[in-house]
This record gives sequence, C-alpha cells and structure tokens, in this order.
Amino acid sequence: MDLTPFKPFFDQLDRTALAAWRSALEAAVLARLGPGAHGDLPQWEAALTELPDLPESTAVLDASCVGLRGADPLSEAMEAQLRETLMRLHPWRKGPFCLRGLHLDTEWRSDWKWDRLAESLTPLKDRLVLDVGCGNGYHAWRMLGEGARLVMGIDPTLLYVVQFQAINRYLGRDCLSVLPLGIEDLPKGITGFDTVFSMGVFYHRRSPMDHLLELGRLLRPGGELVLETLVLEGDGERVLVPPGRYASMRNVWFIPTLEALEVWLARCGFVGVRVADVTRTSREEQRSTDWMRFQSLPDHLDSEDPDRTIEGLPAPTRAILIARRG
Ligand SMILES: Nc1ncnc2c1ncn2[C@@H]1O[C@H](C[S@+](CC[C@H]([NH3+])C(=O)[O-])CC(=O)[O-])[C@@H](O)[C@H]1O
Repeated sequence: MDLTPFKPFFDQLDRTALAAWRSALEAAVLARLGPGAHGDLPQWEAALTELPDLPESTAVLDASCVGLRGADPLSEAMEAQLRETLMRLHPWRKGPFCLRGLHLDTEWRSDWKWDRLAESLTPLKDRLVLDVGCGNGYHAWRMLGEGARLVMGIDPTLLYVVQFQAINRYLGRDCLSVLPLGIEDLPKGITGFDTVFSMGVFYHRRSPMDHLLELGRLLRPGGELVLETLVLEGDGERVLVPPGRYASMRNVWFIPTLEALEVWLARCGFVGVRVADVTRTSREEQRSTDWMRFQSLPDHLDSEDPDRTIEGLPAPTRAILIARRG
C-alpha cells in the first residue's frame, strides 16, 4: 500500500487550513506501510480491488447500522460477491454495517456504546475530531453523521485500516480517514482538536498518565476528551493490575476505579470531569458472529460465575468519562 488511499483525506486537510499537517502525517503513514508492514496486506488489497460496484444508493451515517440504503435489494449474485469479498477481510470486530441489505453483524454492537455516549457529548457539529484507536472507523462515521467537520481516525492495526477503505469505497467520504498510526506515531505538531476520543485503548497502554497527557496535548485548550475504558466496580481509589491475562487479553495493564480515574484526569490537567456511563459488558454486546468467527467475550467469562473472567478476575465493566482540557 502506498499513500494513494489516503490522498483524498490529505487533500481535504489542505482545503481546511490544516495543510501544515500534511507532510508530517504522510511521512508517518509511509513509515508504517514500509516493506513487511503485514504479510497479508497484498491479499487484503486484492479484495479491495474486487469489491463490486453497487447501484446508486444513499449513505447512512446517523443510524445504528452505518452503510448504504437503496430502493431495491441487490441481485443475489451481487450480494454474494459483496459478502464473499468482504469476508476476505475477516474478522470484522466493530460495526454493524449494512450495505444495501447485506448486514455485517460484527463482533461488537458498537452502536450500543455510541448510544450510551452520544447524549453526553458537546455536539460535534463543525468540530475537528480525533478518534484514537478507532478500529475500522465505525464510531468515526457516527461522528461524521453528527456533523463533525473533519474526523481523523488512527489505528495501528492494518486490517482495520483496510476494512475502513472497503466501507469507504461505498460511502466515499473525504473528510474522514483511518490512518495506520498508533498514538505514539502522531507527529509532534499535530494538535488543536475540538474533541478527542480514546475508547478501548487506555488499558492497553503501559503508562496511564502519559496517555492522558498525550491526549491533553492533542486537544485545544477547552477541547473535550471522551475516555472509555475498563473500570473496577466499587468505591475508593484502587487499581487492578492483572497478573497475567485479563479475559484472555495479554495486554491489559491496569483497571482503575472511577474515583482513581477521576483523580488521574485532574492530575493530568483535565477539568469538569463527568461520568457519562458505567456498563457491564454483556454477552450480547460482544460475541462471535458469522463475521467474527473466533472466540469472544462469552468464551472468556467463567461459565459458572458471570461476575468473573476465566482468570477469576472481575468481569469487564466499562465507563465513559468526559472532561475538558484545562
Ligand atoms: N498505540 C495505539 N494507538 C492507537 N490505537 C491503538 C494502539 N494500540 C492499539 N490500538 C487500537 O485500539 C483499538 C482497541 S479496540 C477499541 C476500538 C474502538 N475505539 C471502540 O471503542 O470500539 C478495543 C475494544 O475492543 O474495545 C484496536 O483497534 C487497536 O488496534
């Protein structure tokens, strides 16, 4: 992969007075796409080129199922070709997406998370937004659907970048992209976002305060942070550091209580901290489907005690906190 799929977004940066970001972002993206970026990339790129053209349709960004609506159903042959080609980008974790009747029933009901946070956000209309760890861009599309001016999604997992490109082949939006970058790859001069989302990323970072400070630096003063992460239920300032895996995940480093999280945010320069939601992740929200055939949450919970993971740790509960850069 070269810079071609990202060009419309970079051109858009030029048009929105963010031209100064372009060369540094291009260099960062190219560094990630170098030789050996991912052994399966050529196959994924081949799938992209074999996606069928679909009849004229209307893009839907502001509904649970992001995608394309049209008057008539697709022909059976065309739907089969679309399904088979998109399946070559398995596993589809974030969604759902609906393309002219083809329903990509993804591992996560990401729309449920969106529903839990949307009411609490400062409206996104005309805002410059960054979504850190955006996966295939499902929530980023919802942000655009709320009227954001420009949404930059970043995610270091190349398959999710390619999944974004597959969906955007049909939705054709230039003011949104998923760049193959981790937060640590963002060039220094990038800052000034009105809203920054970090959802499902915090507990994967080894250094919690550094992540919060980085998120703060990306915002303009007064800009809004939306932080979604695993929390420990109960009172007091406590932190669980899993001794090994957590719900089978190797890279979960810390799970704080809400009280601890609020103190961390304040120490890192955030003000007006609000808890928008606290929800135990259910077996209905994260599960295996046709589009994600590997194991999922129900396999990682204790079959006899729904309050515990298979490691005997508290089952996943996630909180959404909203705060402003002071
Ligand atoms: N250093 C990093 N920088 C940026 N992203 C990273 C990094 N490391 C991993 N990721 C990415 O962070 C995402 C975490 S999933 C959340 C998706 C979405 N936000 C959601 O809220 O559904 C977790 C979950 O399932 O909740 C993955 O796509 C990683 O590739």
